[in-house]
Formats: sequence, C-alpha cells, structure tokens
Amino acid sequence: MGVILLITGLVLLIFILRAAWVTFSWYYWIPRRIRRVMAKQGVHGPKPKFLVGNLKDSAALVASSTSSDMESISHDIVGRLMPHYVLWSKLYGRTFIYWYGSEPRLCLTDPDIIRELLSSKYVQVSGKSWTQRQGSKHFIGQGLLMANGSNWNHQRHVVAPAFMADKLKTRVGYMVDCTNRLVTSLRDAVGSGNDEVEIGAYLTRLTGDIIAGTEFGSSYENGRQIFHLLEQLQNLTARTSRYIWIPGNRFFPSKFSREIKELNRKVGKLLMDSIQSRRDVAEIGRSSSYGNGLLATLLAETQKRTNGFSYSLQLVIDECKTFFFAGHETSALLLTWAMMLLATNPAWQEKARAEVAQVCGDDPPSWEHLPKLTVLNMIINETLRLYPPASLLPRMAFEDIKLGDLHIPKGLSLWIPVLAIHHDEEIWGRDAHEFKPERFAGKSFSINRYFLPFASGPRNCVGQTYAMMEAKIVLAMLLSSFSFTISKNYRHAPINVLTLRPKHGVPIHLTPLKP
Ligand code: HEM
Repeated sequence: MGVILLITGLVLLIFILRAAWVTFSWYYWIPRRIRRVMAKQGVHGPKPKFLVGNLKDSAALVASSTSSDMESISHDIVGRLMPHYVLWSKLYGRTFIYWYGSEPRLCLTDPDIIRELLSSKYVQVSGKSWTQRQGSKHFIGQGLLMANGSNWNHQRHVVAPAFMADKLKTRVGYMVDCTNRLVTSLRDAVGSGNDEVEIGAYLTRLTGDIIAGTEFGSSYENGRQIFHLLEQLQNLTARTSRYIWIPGNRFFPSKFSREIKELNRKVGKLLMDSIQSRRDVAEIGRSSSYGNGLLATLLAETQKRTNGFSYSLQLVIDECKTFFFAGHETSALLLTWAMMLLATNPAWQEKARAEVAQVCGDDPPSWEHLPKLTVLNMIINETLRLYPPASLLPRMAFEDIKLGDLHIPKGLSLWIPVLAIHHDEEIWGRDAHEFKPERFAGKSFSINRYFLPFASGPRNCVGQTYAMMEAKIVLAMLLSSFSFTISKNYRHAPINVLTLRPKHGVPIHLTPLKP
C-alpha cells in the first residue's frame, strides 16, 4: 500500500514539475530568448507585461477607436481598426515586435519579405501557430485552414482539384438559381412596401446556401442549422482561447467545455447525416461514386491511403466544418461591402450595370460571360483592397529561417497586416483611401505584389476562384434587377471580429428595374 502511494506521489510530482517547466518556458524562457534575438537585429516594440504581453494595450486602443461610429462614409479605416499598428509602427518602425499574451509576433510589411515568407520555400517550415490551432481545435479541428507540414500538403492536394476551373464551371447554374431566389425575396420585400433592406443578412444566407448546396449537397435547412451551430462554436471557442493555457487544463471539465462538446456533437450529427446518405447511395451500388462537390471528393479519399496518410471520418468532419466556415462569411462580407460601395457610388453602379447588360443581355451570367465582366472585376478588387475580409495573415516559423536580412528564430509568429498594406499611401498614392476601381484596370505586377486579400503562394485561399465567380454572378444579377442607394439609416462603423464587417449592417433602398 505504502509503495503504491509512493509511486503515485512520484508520478504526480513528475507531472506537476513537468507542467511547471513547460509553463515557465512557454511564458517566460522562449519569449525572452526570441526578444533578445530580435533586439540584436534592431527589431523592437512595446514593452510586454508578464503573461498578458501587449494584449491589454492593443485591446484598449481598439476599444477606444471603435467606441463610436465614423462621422462620414470614409474608407480611411486603418487608424480605427488597427490603432496599435499605427502607433507602434510610428514608434518602432514598420517591422516591429509585439506580444499577444506570451506569443511574440513580428509585424511584417515589406512586400519582398512577405512574398518570400509565403513562397513554396517556407511552406513546410511555417504555418499556423500552436495558439491558433489550440483556439480553433474544437471549432474547425485539423481541417485545411489549421493543418501544418505534410498533413497540410496532403489535404491541400486532395481538396484543390474540387476548386479547379473544370469543376467550378458546373457550379454556375446552382449559384444562379440561389441568386434568383434571393432576387425574388427582395422583390417580395419591396412589393410588400418595405423598400429598405439590410442587405448583409440576405447575402450571408445566400453564400451559406450556395456553399452548402454546391459542396455538400445539403438542404437549405440542414445547411442553416450547421451555420448556426458553427457560429455558436466559433464564439465559445473564441471566449475560451482568452484564458491562460496551463498544461493539462483540458482534463478539468468546465461549463465551456461541456457546451462545446454538446455543440460539436450536434454539428457532427448533422454532417454525418449528409455523409451517411452519400455513402448509402454509393455503397449499396446505386451509384458508382459519392456524387459531386467537395464532400464526394473527401469521402472517396477515406477509401485510400497515400504515403501513410488517409482521411479519417473525423478529419472529413473537420474539413466540412472548415469549408462551411471559410467559404461562407468572407464571401458574404465581400458582397456586402461591394453593395455598400456601389450604393454610395452611383456612377460606378451605372457603369457596372451597363457592362452586365452588354455582356449578358437578358440572360443570367454564364461561365463564358464571367471573364468579360471586367468593370465588375475591378470593383470587386477595389472592394477587397479597401475592406479585405481577412485583414491579418498569420504564420509561425517552426524552424530558424532567414527572410531577407532578418534571422527569424523558431517559435516566432509572423503577422502580415493586410489592411494596412492595402491602405498604404506610399504604395497606392495619396488617394489610397478612396474608392477608385480604375486602379485595377489592366494588369500591373507592381500592384499585385501589394494586393493580398487571398494571401499568396502555395498556401493562398483555395476557394479564391470560387469566391470571385460567386461575387460576379451575385453582383451582376443584383445590378440587373435593382438600382440601389444607401439608406439614411446606414451607420458607417467597420469593426474587426476575426473578419472585417459593418457593425450595424448595410441598409439600402431598392428600386426594381424589371418586372
Ligand atoms: C471573398 C472571399 C474570401 C476571402 C477574402 C478569403 C481569404 C482567404 C485568406 C486570406 C486565406 C489565407 C488564410 C491564412 O493562411 O491564414 C484563405 C484560406 C482559405 N480559404 Fe479563403 N477566402 C475567401 C473565400 C473562400 C471560399 C469561397 C472558400 C471555399 C469554398 C475558401 C476556403 C479557404 C480555405 C480552405 C483556406 C485554407 C487554405 C490553406 O491553408 O491551404 N475561402 N482564404
């Protein structure tokens, strides 16, 4: 009995000592070493506080700058959304280091260094940090967005073909059908005397319906329930990630972890319903394949083993959650900001409408029409420049690497402030904060280097072409069905909660153009 107690006590002691050592090096030793390495190279930043780093300072600055709406519809929003960036880059130069809790983050704005970091050279030795992965573990798990190294490589190769031109071509009809339903419900709203609508809510439902239908073959209802649950999961996991991490704390049950578990069970069940019905069709011999879309590609993968990697059912579920999340909100925000910009720029609205009429006539947009909608393309790019839905790009160095002359030690997080780069007057000129789609006329290499709404390099957005195609179809159909102006109730208040969004939505007035 005494011996058993002694052994148990020893095991416990080793566990506690190990946890203490991991916590100490995580919160003190590693950050201190990184800080010294960067200081030696002349890279400085605000002084961090123990455990919280500069989190409190940046949160206080953002809380103050976003506490009220903007006085006018100005697109000069960097000072509002990233006041800490503006302050620290003034004090410490454009490459500076700050602390997200105990995680050191290096802010990078040099385009050559950014391109190098995002290039294939570093794709295997950089990726999503432990903090990020931990924060989204119960939300999107090991799906593509959070995968690293050889797993990422394998997953990317599996899903990428589902977003190539030949596959995307087949999605046009479905996108048009969903948008037709949107146009009908907007007409109904106007017909019933309500000509002012908050267009963001409609567009969020639309992009949700589109991704659920094209990639997962989900019914509207099933898709909506999944989005609703994922939203709750996202909020809960974001709240839990604010707490300090101590090794082993996952073993202690909490109210949050119980709620997260329950939500995950519900999402898992809904996704399993879709998965099972596809499997039934394929496996009882009624069909030779799992059908179309991403889910079919993933299910086919569960039957294979390539270089020791295979898709488990859990990974299929994580991937589904990833694509439901990544393919939905960002696209809805692009469309919502584009509608705000068109509603406040009637000349560009007219120009785009005229182009749609000339290219598509009375038909809905087709795959062949899309490349001809060049004005619309410029408008979409300018929207993504001014209001990039993903306004920060994070990467972590998993090994010591060299970027330009900078030595980046293993464990340093690298943050690319896309919004600040997109609004930089030195790059875009003194009119950087103005809506001027003409800056995207023709192709300019120098502009492309600074334009990062979808990131760049091998780990760029896998759904980029899908998103651009969807945006063109939806905007073309809205432009040819309605003219619109911004409502006097619109309050210009961009905020950044993971993605860049209008705090109070975008109310617009619609006037139907055709019966
Ligand atoms: C306007 C719409 C969109 C924007 C602005 C956008 C932006 C981005 C950005 C900036 C990244 C890189 C994130 C990072 O590495 O931290 C990314 C990655 C990703 N996006 Fe998008 N995205 C959009 C639409 C879509 C759509 C429609 C899908 C799916 C159909 C999608 C799926 C993904 C996935 C799975 C990744 C992870 C890729 C990887 O790590 O290999 N996105 N997106």
